[in-house]
Amino acid sequence: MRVVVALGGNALMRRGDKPDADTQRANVRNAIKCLAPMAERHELVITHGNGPQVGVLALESVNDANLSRPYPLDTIGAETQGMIGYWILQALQNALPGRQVLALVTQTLVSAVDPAFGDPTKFVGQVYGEDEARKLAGEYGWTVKQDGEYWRRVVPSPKPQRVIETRLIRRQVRTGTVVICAGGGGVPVVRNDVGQLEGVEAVIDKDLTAALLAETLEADAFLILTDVPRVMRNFGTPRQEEITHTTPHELRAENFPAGSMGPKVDAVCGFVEKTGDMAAIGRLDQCLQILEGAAGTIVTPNAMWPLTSTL
Ligand SMILES: Nc1ncnc2c1ncn2[C@@H]1O[C@H](COP(=O)(O)OP(=O)(O)O)[C@@H](O)[C@H]1O
Ligand SMILES: NC(=O)OP(=O)(O)O
Repeated sequence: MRVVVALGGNALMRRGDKPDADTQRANVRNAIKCLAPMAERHELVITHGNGPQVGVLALESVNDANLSRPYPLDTIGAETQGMIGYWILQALQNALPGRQVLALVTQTLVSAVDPAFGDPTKFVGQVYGEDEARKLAGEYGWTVKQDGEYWRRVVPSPKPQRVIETRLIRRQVRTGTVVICAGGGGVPVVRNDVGQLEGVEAVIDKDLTAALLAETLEADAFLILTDVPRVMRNFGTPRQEEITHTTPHELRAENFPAGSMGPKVDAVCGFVEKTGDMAAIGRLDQCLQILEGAAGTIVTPNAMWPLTSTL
């Protein structure tokens, strides 16, 4: 099988963790312990988030007195792909000696007139109290928004249209290479009026890019791996219940928060609607059971869909 997995930010940095490299590398090693058995059995493409890491690097840059202006977000996105891609690459090579693994810095095409540029929604960096967030917004020219009980910086998050390096990724996957790519949704780029690629100030949602990649690579399964065992109905209320097996039609009838489960649900529904294949959301340490339909929230085109056909 060909499987595309999107590794949640929680796999790299748990809530409350300091963003130290050592902490994140230890988390990556744990994540790879879960993913290595899947890489042994299947063609595997790994994407990952970068929201917290973009925040760390953006703060460093904005406070660097040597710079005439802080590094733009496309450049910071590329930095995070290099850094996190390297951590995953090394952990996988150590876990699977003899297996070819490749980490790529990739670009994702977006529309220059995407309305998201005028309405920032993507949370990046750490959480703050409201007063501190507003103070930093004034100081650095950030937009900040409420994220649950805290506040965070938000940046534009245009829709991914195409992973520029798709053909190269497909070629590598076919040879059995595990490919790490489209991290942080990919470096956001547009084509300028003479057809050249140019980076833009944005952070793309990695779950949406992962879904697009899964579709264009003709993956048999698309898994979003995070820290909850399943998508819940009535999340956080006494009536909360786990959704085990569902369809895009049923899932789209529910409401999910924009900053967390909403884009994941959109991504899996889009993949299943377009391809008729299986997608799922669940916990990283259950990834193999999820692929067998025995854990996670499994999304298929209809309720009669035979899960065993994916094995
Ligand atoms: N309906 C829901 N069912 C399950 N989790 C939900 C739901 N709504 C919101 N969440 C939250 O979404 C989080 C996962 O989203 P997010 O933190 O963005 O993941 P990641 O960083 O791993 O990609 C869970 O930890 C949970 O707190
Ligand atoms: N780019 C992105 O979606 O990152 P997170 O998953 O870490 O928010």
